[in-house]
Amino acid sequence: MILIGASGHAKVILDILEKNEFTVDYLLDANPNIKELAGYNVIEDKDHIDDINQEYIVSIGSNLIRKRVSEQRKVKFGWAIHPDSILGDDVSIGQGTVVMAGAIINPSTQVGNHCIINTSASIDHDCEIADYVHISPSATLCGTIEVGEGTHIGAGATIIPNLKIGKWATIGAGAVVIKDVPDYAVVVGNPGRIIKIGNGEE
Ligand SMILES: CC(=O)SCCNC(=O)CCNC(=O)[C@H](O)C(C)(C)COP(=O)(O)OP(=O)(O)OC[C@H]1O[C@@H](n2cnc3c(N)ncnc32)[C@H](O)[C@@H]1OP(=O)(O)O
Repeated sequence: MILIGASGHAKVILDILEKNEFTVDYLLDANPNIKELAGYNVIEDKDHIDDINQEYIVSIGSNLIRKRVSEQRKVKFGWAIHPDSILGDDVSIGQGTVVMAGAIINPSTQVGNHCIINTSASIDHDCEIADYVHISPSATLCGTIEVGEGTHIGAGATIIPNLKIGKWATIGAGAVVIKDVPDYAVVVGNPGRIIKIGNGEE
């Protein structure tokens, strides 16, 4: 396995991969000054030749940059699923997605490619999570919620059932979302209110 991005987020992924007894050969990073992370070699991601015999994970927290980097590579992407996460029956997890410790994903939920389901996040039944979404630590998604591409659900946010959250939206930490959220909206507070319409740049 090779990770792209040598950050704090990568450290958490390395920890999951170690617990699953995967071998990580090295990490790549655009910053030539980073040589090491958590005991692993970091190589400058310049003129890197994609290794078709390896699996990669893009270990970059920004949803937009993770999308850009993953689209540039012609490689196979793997998964990192913490052994202390709980996945219900009929849950599907897309390639490049990481699921942190304590996360719970209940039955019939679909999670797209290159998502982050962070520590102790709870995603209930029949949710549809599109590609490049980040569900932050301790966020709660009730049943039958759709989350569009690239959206970031902040730490500890709660979304009541049957809602549709648009693409490239941001839900602030601790928000309580009680109605649908349009694309690119930034929502904070309880009850959640739109404070601006962003441009998808995090
Ligand atoms: C392992 C990890 O670390 S995973 C990372 C998890 N990260 C998160 O959960 C971060 C989530 N991000 C937030 O909550 C951010 O505050 C955002 C994205 C909602 C807003 O950020 P910005 O666009 O920079 O907004 P800014 O800080 O200028 O605040 C704008 C207004 O919204 C308010 N506001 C911002 N965030 C929140 C929030 N979470 N709840 C309530 N109000 C908020 C501010 O007080 C401010 O109000 P004012 O205009 O009355 O002064």
